[in-house]
Amino acid sequence: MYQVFYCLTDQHDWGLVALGGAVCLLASAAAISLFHRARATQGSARLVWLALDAIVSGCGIWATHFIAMLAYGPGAGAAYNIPVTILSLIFAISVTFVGLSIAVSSTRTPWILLGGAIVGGGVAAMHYTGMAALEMPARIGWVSGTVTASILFGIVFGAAAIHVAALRDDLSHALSATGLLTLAIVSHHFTAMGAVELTPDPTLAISGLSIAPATLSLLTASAAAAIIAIALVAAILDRRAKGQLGRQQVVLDTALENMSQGLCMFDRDGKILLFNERYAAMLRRTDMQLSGRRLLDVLREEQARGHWQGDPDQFFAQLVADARDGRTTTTIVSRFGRSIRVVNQPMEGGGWVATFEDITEWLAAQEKISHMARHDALTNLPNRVLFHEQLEQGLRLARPGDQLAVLCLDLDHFKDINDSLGHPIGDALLKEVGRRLAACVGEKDTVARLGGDEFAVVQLGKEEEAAATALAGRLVEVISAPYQIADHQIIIGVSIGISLSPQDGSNPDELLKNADLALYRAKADGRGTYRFFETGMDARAQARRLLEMDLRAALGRNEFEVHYQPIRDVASDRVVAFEALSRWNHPQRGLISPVAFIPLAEETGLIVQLGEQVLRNACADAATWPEEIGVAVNLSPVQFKNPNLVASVTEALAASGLAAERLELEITESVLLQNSEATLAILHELRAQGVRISLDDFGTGYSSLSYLRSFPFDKIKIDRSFVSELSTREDSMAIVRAVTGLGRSLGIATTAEGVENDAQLELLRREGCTQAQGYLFSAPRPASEVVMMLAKPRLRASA
Ligand SMILES: Nc1nc2c(ncn2[C@@H]2O[C@H](COP(=O)(O)O[C@H]3[C@@H](O)[C@H](n4cnc5c(=O)[nH]c(N)nc54)O[C@@H]3COP(=O)(O)O)[C@@H](O)[C@H]2O)c(=O)[nH]1
Repeated sequence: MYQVFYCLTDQHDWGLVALGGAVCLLASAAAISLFHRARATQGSARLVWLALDAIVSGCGIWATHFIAMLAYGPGAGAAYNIPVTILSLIFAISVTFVGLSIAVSSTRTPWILLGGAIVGGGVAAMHYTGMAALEMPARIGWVSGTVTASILFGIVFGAAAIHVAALRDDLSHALSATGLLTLAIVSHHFTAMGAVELTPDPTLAISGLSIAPATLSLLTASAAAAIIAIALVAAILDRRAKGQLGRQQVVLDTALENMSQGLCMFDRDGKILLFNERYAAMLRRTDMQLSGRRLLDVLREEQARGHWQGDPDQFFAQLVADARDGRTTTTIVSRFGRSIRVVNQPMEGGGWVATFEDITEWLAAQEKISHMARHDALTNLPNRVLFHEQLEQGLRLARPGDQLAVLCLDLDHFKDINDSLGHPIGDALLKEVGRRLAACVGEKDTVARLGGDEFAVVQLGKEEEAAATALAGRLVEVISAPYQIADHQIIIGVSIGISLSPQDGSNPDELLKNADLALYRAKADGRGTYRFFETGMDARAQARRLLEMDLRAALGRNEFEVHYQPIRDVASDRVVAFEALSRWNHPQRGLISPVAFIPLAEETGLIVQLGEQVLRNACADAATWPEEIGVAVNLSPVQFKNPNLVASVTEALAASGLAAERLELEITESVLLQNSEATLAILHELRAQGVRISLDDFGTGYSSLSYLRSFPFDKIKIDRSFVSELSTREDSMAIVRAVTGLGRSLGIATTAEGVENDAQLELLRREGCTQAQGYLFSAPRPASEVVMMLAKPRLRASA
């Protein structure tokens, strides 16, 4: 150690030592920076950086050595043998190249240390070759222990320098590695110089191929400094560029890893260039080597694991061919229970980018939306849109000889259920109806809810008329069976209209329209039944539509007038009341019977307005009659659904000044059939005002005696169908006798309608009927003739 210290302090020029140290430090910094560049690159770029690094390191070591030798000052007459000097440079560069190559190529510490040690060995190789180039009149001897120490210093610090550099590419590691490499070179050089023992020998001559130390040192120092500076600038510029690239890479990586889609990039041979984690996770390839691997090999491995079905070679060949031909493909594949949309987009210059999107939830949502657009939310049956489509499809696929039936169904008086029991019960009923319908039809048939209480069925077959008849009969029966919903037992009927293809139409609209016309007929024929479409229904429907328009207009134009028919007391043979019967005084068609417009007015709800008009006029007219004469006004069941009924009666009485006791309201049994509790409440309210209530058309409907118990009617009116057959049918006579007997025992008046002759009147008198009404006395006449009807007992002679 003393030897080395003595050598350094006493045998060296400190200025030149500092210059050598500076060159050494610069060279080391450049070497470490280039080492990092080499590690950051691959292939030929790495080789270029390695070569540059070896040149810079070798030149640095070489220049340091010769500058330090100038500082050592071997004395006058000394020179360097040029070939050996060049050889020392070659050694420095080549050995360093070997060491750096080993250290750059591996990530394992032992290899990196070995590489660094070789670099340190390169320092020693250069030094001792350089010393061998020294020619002077003295013999050089070596202290072997110090020589060994010098070599060890070079190796150990060299290994440490490269190890630290390999740990991380940042400033602190670069500075530490630079310091260690400088230490490796400097410590080796000065230790080795401490091992030198010079013995003067004037016989030793300088060869011709030599160069003076000062010249060599200056030359090497300036050449080395230039090379090192250029390399350092190159390394810094490259680092900067790489840094920018690195930052871009970070941005790209962040974007890739935060994509909701999986992404994988392939080269023209189908080798994976890049992929994100979402890709690996989506295809469950996280535990596989993917980078740089051919997709074909990945698929084969997956197939071997049982994760992939199909022919990998064929699949892969198709992908490569699509990319080569510039075809973008989009497919939806099913992987591990998920639906994945794969888009393969060819890249310029070959290869392709594949994106993978998990669309399982999206598909489910789409399916739900499309289901909702084509199905009824309440019953989950196809809606009008889907029904139309299926009908269209059925017609398209029908073969010669096939028939198709369209059944349009409408629940009878469903609105009453909704109004009286509330919408939740109505909804539950519709659901149950839908369920019963679906259970009735065949597999190929379609049941749909078209809206509200309208349903429809498409039936396919050969003998459709017979099959549709059977199905319609079954549906009427099944739908009419009682329903138990919440605490309510509900009975509801259904009307059905049927059209057949091809005879009733060849397209969905025509068939639906004709089935609808047939449905209208089924309703007009009393509901709870089915009807097939017949030619002419259309014309009737058209006529009905015109009548409806006319009816509305007539109400506005006050075209309705009231006629009165006398009701006579049988015992006294005196008129006791008049029944108010409306007539439509049509400007073109003349007087129209109520039979022609009352049912339509009821269906359209116009009866409410019409009934109020009749009531007002009847009360006003009756108020002008003698006080003992009453007036009877018919009330339709529809009017009982109007919450203003009681108020309109009160108003009519108040406006006319007619005593309530003179007003008689005639209702039929059908009024009591609908929501009887509410109806009874209205009747009681009216009764409380003093108005009398009579039960009209008794015997024609359900004729349940319980109706007579449910409300204390003032009068029972025997329907004219019994009166007209009194003399010809025993049973009619029996019914009249029963009703009059019933009235007597209940203390209620009985009025026989439609009395047309004296024989009928005589029989009724004998049976104890209290009142009679009919053409025998007078047909209904305008109000202006009431006075005349009161004066004359009969307007017509008995037949
Ligand atoms: N809700 C309302 N209904 C009304 C109103 N005006 C009439 N009507 C109902 O229309 C039906 C037909 O009435 P109309 O054509 O007036 O027939 C009545 C009489 O003309 C007829 N009648 C009377 N006597 C005889 C007879 O001897 N022979 C015979 N063939 N027909 C006769 O009977 C009808 C009266 O019936 P009713 O009401 O049952 O007492 C009819 O149902 C009317 O109720 C109205 O304003 N509102």
